[in-house]
Amino acid sequence: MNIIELKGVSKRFAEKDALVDINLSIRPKEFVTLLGPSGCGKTTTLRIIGGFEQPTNGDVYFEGRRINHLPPYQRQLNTVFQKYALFPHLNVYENIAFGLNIKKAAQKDIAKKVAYMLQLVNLEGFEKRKIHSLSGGQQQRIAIARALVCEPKVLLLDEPLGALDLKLRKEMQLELKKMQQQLGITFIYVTHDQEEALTMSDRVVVMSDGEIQQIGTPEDIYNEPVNQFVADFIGEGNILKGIMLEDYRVKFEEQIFPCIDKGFGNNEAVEVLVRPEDIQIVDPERGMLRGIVESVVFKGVHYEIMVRDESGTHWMIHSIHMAKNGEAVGLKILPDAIHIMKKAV
Ligand SMILES: Nc1ncnc2c1ncn2[C@@H]1O[C@H](COP(=O)(O)OP(=O)(O)OP(=O)(O)O)[C@@H](O)[C@H]1O
Repeated sequence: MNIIELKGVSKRFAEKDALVDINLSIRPKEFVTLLGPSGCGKTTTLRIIGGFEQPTNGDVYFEGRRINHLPPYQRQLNTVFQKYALFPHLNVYENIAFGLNIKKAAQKDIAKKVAYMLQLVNLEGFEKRKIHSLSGGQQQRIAIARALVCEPKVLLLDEPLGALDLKLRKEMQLELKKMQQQLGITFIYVTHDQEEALTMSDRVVVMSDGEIQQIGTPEDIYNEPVNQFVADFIGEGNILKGIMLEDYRVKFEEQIFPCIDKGFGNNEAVEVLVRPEDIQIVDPERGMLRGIVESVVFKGVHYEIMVRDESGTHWMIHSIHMAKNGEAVGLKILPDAIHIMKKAV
């Protein structure tokens, strides 16, 4: 059974449709990320699941039971926000123990659970520390411990690493993922950072303008984006106009390419995505396309090479081999490097 389900959820704020017909099913123990640009409706979706906001239309289900009317504290979930929202006048122990004290748990059990949580977030021995004496990363760990100590079935996380620097963010991404697997809790995570979404999630929900564009595994949305928005948002890509001649054959740049896609209409106008790392630079006579190298930039793990082909199209290529400015080259694009997408209407 799904742990959370949204059915036909929409949300209107005054004149603005923040969400339009959102349908989403989340399975127990899944790590699901809502991903999209600022203002696309991620936080509103999370707040509706949390019970902080009511949908204008549609229903929210928790383990098959409709919970639209339940206030946040009666839902078996908890939330971690970007701003840690810890109590500054309480120490670390008291902050984590807060929810258990409200539930009037026995002090002995509380001590045991707080110790376990501190171990989980790698802050053993921090019990007596004052909140203001902690770094941003440490404060966020405490906020996570505090949200988890009451053992919610679902944890909602709204850009929880947004305030941290890049290195700490990367570390915390891995830690959060490990914690989620260890505890077996469903995580619903909001971010606008595509790399973060791809790294952590079992499934990613790509949103734009209040609508879901695609739901899939990180591999699905990277390799098989359903439209240009998803392709553009997830990683870099060369996107071209093409004609799907028939199953497994597509024409672009005045050439016919074998591909692995099917199910489009014969001669249907489509968009073609080729990721920069999937193009090989070869000798001009061995290439399916020919062009001239216009720029080469070293990016650390690869070179980013721009090539202008014979019809004037610019291609971005990531290669571990260097090329020279002005050099004539061929571009080799194999069938599984070509991803066909429906044309936006
Ligand atoms: N309380 C509100 N009143 C009016 N409009 C709102 C309210 N909350 C959100 N909105 C609008 O709804 C839309 C979706 O907002 P939401 O915060 O869900 O987006 P988001 O994807 O989480 O963006 P961000 O990454 O910037 O937080 C935005 O246009 C926002 O301005």
